[in-house]
Amino acid sequence: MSVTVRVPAKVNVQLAVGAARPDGFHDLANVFLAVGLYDEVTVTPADGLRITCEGPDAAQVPLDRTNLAARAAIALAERRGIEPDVHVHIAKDIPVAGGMAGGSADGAGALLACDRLWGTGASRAELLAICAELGSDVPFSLVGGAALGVGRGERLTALEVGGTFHWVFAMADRGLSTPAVFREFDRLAEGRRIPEPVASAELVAALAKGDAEALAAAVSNDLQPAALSLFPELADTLAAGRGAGALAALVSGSGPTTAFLTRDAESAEKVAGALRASGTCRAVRTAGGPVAGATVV
Ligand SMILES: C[C@@](CO)(OP(=O)(O)O)[C@H](O)COP(=O)(O)OP(=O)(O)OC[C@H]1O[C@@H](n2ccc(N)nc2=O)[C@H](O)[C@@H]1O
Ligand SMILES: Nc1ncnc2c1ncn2[C@@H]1O[C@H](COP(=O)(O)OP(=O)(O)O)[C@@H](O)[C@H]1O
Repeated sequence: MSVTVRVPAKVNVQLAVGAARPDGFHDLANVFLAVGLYDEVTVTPADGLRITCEGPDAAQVPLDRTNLAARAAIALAERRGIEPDVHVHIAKDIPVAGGMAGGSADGAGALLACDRLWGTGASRAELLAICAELGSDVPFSLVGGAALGVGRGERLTALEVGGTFHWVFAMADRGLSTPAVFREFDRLAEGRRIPEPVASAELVAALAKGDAEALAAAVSNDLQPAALSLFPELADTLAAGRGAGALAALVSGSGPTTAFLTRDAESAEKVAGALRASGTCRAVRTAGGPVAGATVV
């Protein structure tokens, strides 16, 4: 018997970053949108805990107990006083270290899958609490849709979305470390007063209306200067997408994946073709959002 859970990637349509806190984290106003690029996590009873991974980026995924999927299985088993005797297989389509929360997706997916496999019957609230222990982005991977995350990004409020937004994602030929990008944010911010992060009312209204042009005018990412500072070539990818008619071009989260909002599916294909031809990225994908969070298939 096995259980498979499908979990989407995310793009941050707004990422407002506050000053570093005493615990090293930053308070955020983090507006997440789940998009239709998925990892699939399958759990099967086994003699001990084993992690395997397949997919184009599989070689970059740790297969030990640091894998977020392994940590999720261990966290749930510890709470129930059982052994995490499970084989977790990850079919990975979300880019690794790309700013699209692929590791978080696997954590949320493994947690939900183990809950079903072991019949632990965890409540939504308990699952969300375990997710928040695993990482700031993990609760959103569980719930999907669109949401505002405050605190580290783990305290979520669902947001209404009035339609599907069409995106193009350009994957870079190397990753960026999330802590390194936050450190670069701190370095660039030295000597400046950092305002409290707040969600943009215009952006929330644009999501609710399903208005792509209004959303394009409102998207923002405070980590983008830091990501560009560490990875200057991303400016060429952003320019290529803008030149091809994207309504908005931005770095996804801490990067280095770049995200392009387009008017419709046809325009997304055109922007994707231009990005592929530009030679400024490793791979290009189109995806719509919002989509549902972690789902048993
Ligand atoms: C930047 C964002 C935007 O959604 O995502 P990615 O671009 O990495 O996907 C997130 O805030 C990443 O969340 P996640 O990847 O879960 O980070 P965590 O494991 O909680 O933290 C990793 C490290 O990032 C930094 N960090 C993370 C969240 C936060 N609010 N402030 C921080 O300073 C800290 O240095 C922390 O040690
Ligand atoms: N299941 C997992 N999939 C991908 N990366 C993982 C996983 N578990 C742990 N990691 C580690 O987390 C790092 C960040 O990966 P990822 O979540 O893909 O990126 P991001 O935080 O930029 O969205 C990787 O470099 C890897 O070392």
